[in-house]
Amino acid sequence: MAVYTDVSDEALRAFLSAYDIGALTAFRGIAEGVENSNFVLRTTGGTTGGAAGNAKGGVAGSDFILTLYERRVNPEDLPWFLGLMGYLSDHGLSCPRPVAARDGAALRVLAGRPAAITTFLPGVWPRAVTEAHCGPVGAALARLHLAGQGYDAVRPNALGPGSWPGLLDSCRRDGDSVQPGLVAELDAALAEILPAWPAPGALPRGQIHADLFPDNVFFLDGAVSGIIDFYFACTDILAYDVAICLNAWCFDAQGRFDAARSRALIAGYESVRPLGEAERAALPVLAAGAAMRFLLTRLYDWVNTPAGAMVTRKDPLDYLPRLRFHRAASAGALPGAADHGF
Ligand SMILES: Nc1ncnc2c1ncn2[C@@H]1O[C@H](COP(=O)(O)OP(=O)(O)O)[C@@H](O)[C@H]1O
Ligand SMILES: N[C@@H](CCOP(=O)(O)O)C(=O)O
Repeated sequence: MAVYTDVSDEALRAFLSAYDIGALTAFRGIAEGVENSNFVLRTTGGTTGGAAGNAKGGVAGSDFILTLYERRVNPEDLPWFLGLMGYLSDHGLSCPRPVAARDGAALRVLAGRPAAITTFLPGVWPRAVTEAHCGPVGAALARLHLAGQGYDAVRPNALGPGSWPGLLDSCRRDGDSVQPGLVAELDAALAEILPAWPAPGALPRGQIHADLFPDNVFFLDGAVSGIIDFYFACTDILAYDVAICLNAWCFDAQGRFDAARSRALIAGYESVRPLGEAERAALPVLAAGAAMRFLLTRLYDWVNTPAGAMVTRKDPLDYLPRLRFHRAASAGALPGAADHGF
């Protein structure tokens, strides 16, 4: 469920009158997604200052995405996110491009929420990940990292290691209701991960996506056709983004690590941006931290979301086998680790 805010016909008409994207011919809510309310708009097309891609040149029939920003997105961060998407799109990455209205502003207000229109990307996200997806996704991530190099504005990672103890504290009372002993296990894992975290400046940094899960990557004919959902993007360690991807793409539904997928993902990444020795050496701890980050935000939502709230909760325990795997790898306790690709 990801239409949290209803948009009346009247409010939509008034909102769209600020744009030059043609007349509305279709409008529907999108059920997928977790954070924001998303709608597909189809218009007769048109020209608009600052718009790009399919909005240019009066093309008949253009699709757009209308997003109303909800819950975890801080409105103050929106200019940074939209700026990054515009920059990456200008630098060759297939990602949603913010569409400016006639007055030049892409970030507006609709139904009492911050709102923006972006270009629609073709393709479908993979429901069943295979090894064949992992090379292209690794290469796309590396292209994102390179394309982001000239975007100078810094956005610290609000969900980085500094936030994890506080997140765990806010789950301390109810965390064990999800699984007995979970809080103690996370305490022990944090006590290992935090002191081993790479020191500031030790590894290359830049703009990272920070949520490149399969539902945020579209494929068409076996190739990546687009990357969406930049609302966790931030300035952080590039190899940490690789670690997030390893967790999201290279474990099966039972939480078992798939070494072939991992090798393909790393090889795809390195076909565009080779990892340095220090980055490669840090991957096990970065991946343990990445598992901790998603386990904690999911656990937080699980124990702090009132029953009946319009929020899609994801299972925190999906991330426990990943965390255990990487802790064992960091401790050098995994046979065949050299075969994993990192
Ligand atoms: N630019 C886009 N082009 C095509 N579809 C999109 C685009 N942006 C979002 N979508 C659709 O909306 C869904 C939810 O988007 P997402 O950004 O993941 O939402 P949320 O931020 O709420 O998690 C996607 O799975 C996709 O179907
Ligand atoms: N990818 C996160 C949840 C964020 O959801 P998204 O729909 O914005 O990608 C998780 O799996 O915990």
